[in-house]
Amino acid sequence: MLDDIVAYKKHETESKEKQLTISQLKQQIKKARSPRNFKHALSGANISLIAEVKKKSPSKGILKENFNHLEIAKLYQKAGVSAISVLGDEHFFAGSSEIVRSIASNSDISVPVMFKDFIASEYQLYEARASNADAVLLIVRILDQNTLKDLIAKTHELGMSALVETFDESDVKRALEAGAEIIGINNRDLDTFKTDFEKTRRLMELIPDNIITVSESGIHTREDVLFMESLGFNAMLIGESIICQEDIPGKISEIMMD
Ligand SMILES: O=P(O)(O)OC[C@@H](O)[C@@H](O)c1c[nH]c2ccccc12
Repeated sequence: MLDDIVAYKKHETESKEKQLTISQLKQQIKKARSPRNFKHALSGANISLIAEVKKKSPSKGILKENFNHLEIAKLYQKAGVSAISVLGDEHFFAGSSEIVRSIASNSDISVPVMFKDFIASEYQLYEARASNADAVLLIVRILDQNTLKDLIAKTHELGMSALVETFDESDVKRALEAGAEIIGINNRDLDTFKTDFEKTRRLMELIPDNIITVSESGIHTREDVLFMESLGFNAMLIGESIICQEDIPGKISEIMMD
């Protein structure tokens, strides 16, 4: 699955670059709003929620009909989430950089916005910042070590934060070695789509206290949230279990119970 996505993305980025060059993106970035502090937004005393605007997933297909990305983001903001993750990927998740831009530029949204895509080149970082994004997701498994290091450094240079996503021990070691300041542990294996919280517990032990940690995927209930809190996570990234509800603010207050 991941391999297919990465191959597709490489192609897609090459053709995007023909239509809109990096120097044109740099011009757009000059006019972008200044970045909000994503890392700081996740550093509160209680576990934080990054809520994801996700219309479609490769395993489940369309998650909700009549999906209005911006309206959902506004509901998240009102419900008091710490940050919003928006899918920049069109082909697999029915997102886009225009959708990221519409949310990250809207005057009702004041929390940091993360551009969520399968990032493999600098071009996509410029694309994210030109869309007014404040953070990006970098998936260790799809990057070689030098590229990972370069992309983390470039993300910081552009004033954004990088959520560096890991699946196993070797990913966590590589993320630390590459200078990650925020590490995500994906509870779901992107090849098998299985969720494994025990693996998450093991990986969490490898991460030093000065790193901000995010538990990603497959979190559904108040009990799941309490479990992640007991492991010491700073934040959680949740999409499906919130999106699929009729009453989105109700579901958020049920699981966060602040
Ligand atoms: O919708 P969920 O199960 O709450 O998961 C959200 C998020 O963690 C998930 O969309 C995700 C995290 N990392 C990814 C990488 C690729 C695709 C998807 C993801």
